[in-house]
Amino acid sequence: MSEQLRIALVQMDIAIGEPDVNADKAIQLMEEAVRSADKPDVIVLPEMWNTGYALERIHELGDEGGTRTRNIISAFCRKHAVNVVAGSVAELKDGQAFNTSYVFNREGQVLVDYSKIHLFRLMDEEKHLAEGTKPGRFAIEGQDAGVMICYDIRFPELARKLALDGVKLLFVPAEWPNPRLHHWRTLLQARAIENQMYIVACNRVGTSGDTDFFGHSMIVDPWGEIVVEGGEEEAILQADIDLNLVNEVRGRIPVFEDRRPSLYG
Ligand SMILES: NC(=O)CCC(=O)C(=O)O
Repeated sequence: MSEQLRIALVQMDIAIGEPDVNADKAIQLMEEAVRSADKPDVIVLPEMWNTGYALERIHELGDEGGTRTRNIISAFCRKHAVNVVAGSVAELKDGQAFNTSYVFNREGQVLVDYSKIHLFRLMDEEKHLAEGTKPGRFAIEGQDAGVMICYDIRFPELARKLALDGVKLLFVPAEWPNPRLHHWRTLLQARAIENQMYIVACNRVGTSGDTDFFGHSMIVDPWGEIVVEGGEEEAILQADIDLNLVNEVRGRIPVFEDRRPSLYG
């Protein structure tokens, strides 16, 4: 188990409705990340990186059973001995479409699959996608981790549940557009501060129709400080995190010991 992890965020543009183009690009950017002198332990991709929000055609374009994603990413992880939080993809299962995140370890095994629980009506998700039914919790390099997808971060109850279940490191793949940059930054910092855990959030960049995605992928530490933050261009962002800080912050302000759940559920 390692307390120190080097994380790379692949803040990429996504071609709407072009899974082949997007897969090639994701692999190319991940290859770039592992070639760097400071090879990361974990690589993170954004939300719906296979299709973008091509929701009208999602049943035609989605990944049946997640097979393609599993094959491509698993092979990459084995080749480079790296963990990948594979953002999320449009996944088809039992005739329904889901917004699903897969996490892979260095051996290419799937550690968790998590389908987005809260569907975002402003982008018509509820018209085309089915809701996930369970939180996403797993262990990566021996560390308790969780995954929530984009709009999920507006639900502090979900992050709190994961924290109460032991999570110290929360991954957030996203396609979060303008004009809500201040919501994005504030909510990510709030989830980190209130749960005293690391938040690792990867947002896409680029334009899709009349929607602009602003990037600003970031890692926030358990004290609420931003460790790294992207701009609005395609980029690979990298930073080291130290999980010891979670226990240190939880020791300094013992929020979890001071909770009074009998008064508020
Ligand atoms: N893809 C999403 O879930 C977008 C969420 C979002 O933009 C928000 O404001 O919430």
